[in-house]
Amino acid sequence: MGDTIEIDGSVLEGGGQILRLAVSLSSLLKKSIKINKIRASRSKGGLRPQHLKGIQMAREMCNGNLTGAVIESTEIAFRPGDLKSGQFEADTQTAGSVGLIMQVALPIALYGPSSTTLKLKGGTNADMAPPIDHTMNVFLPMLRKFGGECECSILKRGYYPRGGGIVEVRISPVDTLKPIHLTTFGTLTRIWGRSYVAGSLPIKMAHEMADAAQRILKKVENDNAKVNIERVKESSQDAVGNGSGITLFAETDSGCILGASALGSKLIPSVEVGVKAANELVNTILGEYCVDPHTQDQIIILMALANGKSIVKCGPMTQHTETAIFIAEKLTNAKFVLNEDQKHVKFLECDGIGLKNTNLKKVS
Ligand SMILES: Nc1ncnc2c1ncn2[C@@H]1O[C@H](COP(=O)(O)OP(=O)(O)OP(=O)(O)O)[C@@H](O)[C@H]1O
Repeated sequence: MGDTIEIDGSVLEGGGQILRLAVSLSSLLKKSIKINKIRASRSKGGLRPQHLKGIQMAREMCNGNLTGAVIESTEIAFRPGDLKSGQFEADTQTAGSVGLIMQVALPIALYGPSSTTLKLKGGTNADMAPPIDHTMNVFLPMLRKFGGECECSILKRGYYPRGGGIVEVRISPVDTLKPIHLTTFGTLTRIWGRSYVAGSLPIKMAHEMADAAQRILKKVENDNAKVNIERVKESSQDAVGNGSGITLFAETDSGCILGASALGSKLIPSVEVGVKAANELVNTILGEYCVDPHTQDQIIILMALANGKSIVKCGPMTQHTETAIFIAEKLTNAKFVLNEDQKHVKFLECDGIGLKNTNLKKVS
């Protein structure tokens, strides 16, 4: 299995993403790792429930050995074994994001011997994490472009501070991932979204967020892509606790899928929540970027593993993306290059390692 690779959890973004990426890649490449200074750049450093549950799930999925995994721990060692498929469950027992648990577990499931089901409990729409809607409407369609198949259902939504959301994720194994070429923005074919309130919050807030977003998105709509934002008051069967927010999406005829979102809070007027999300989406659209700033870092692992050269037209690199590239290059032989043409348009390129799923069960 070779020597243990030491990873400094405080580099660049210095957050939970380093841990998730390193543990996924360690499981897939069968390389033992040690991570120290975990989440050193965060005010409450060390492992939080969502990080802990994520790496524990990864350990189970690869019959691995994990030491140092307790809440607030700043150092763990992870020794992977053989990947297995099946059913796995994780419950953060907080509003810790289910989307972030998916970030660590999903790549591992792609390289299992057969299909895997994950049952994840926690926050479905949490701060500083992918809302489940973004994962389903943007990340999973992107994964499909790489040849990965994954279905996700929301059984219940859960918000800060209670959590209690439940999602079920079914992942099919791949043989290898394909590289992607997403270099042309094209023309918008659809702009849609969901503005929601849950618990005791009034539907009026959903209308305020949606109306504010709609006014801004008018700038970019066309005859084929009119803004269509659903306004929802979630019932107590559908959601645990109070929550509000808006998720927005856009699609183009060249296959770009973009998202943006904002969460409501007592401190922010609903109109501002709608404006924030809409401005974020408009920035990506006017920049004609083929991925939004959050998807940018989330596809790095897929580009690194894919079989060949991926090219993606991007906006400014986020620090999360730089961090993801740093970890991917440290643990794999993939090489990332950011090229700029004469008009300063950026293209992120990666020669992926073409990881083959040697565990795949032949279906006769
Ligand atoms: N609004 C959003 N939409 C989609 N993805 C998001 C959104 N906000 C954050 N993300 C994604 O969530 C991940 C957050 O990574 P980060 O390292 O900040 O994680 P974390 O585990 O929450 O750790 P920490 O608490 O240490 O910040 C990144 O992949 C980022 O792109």
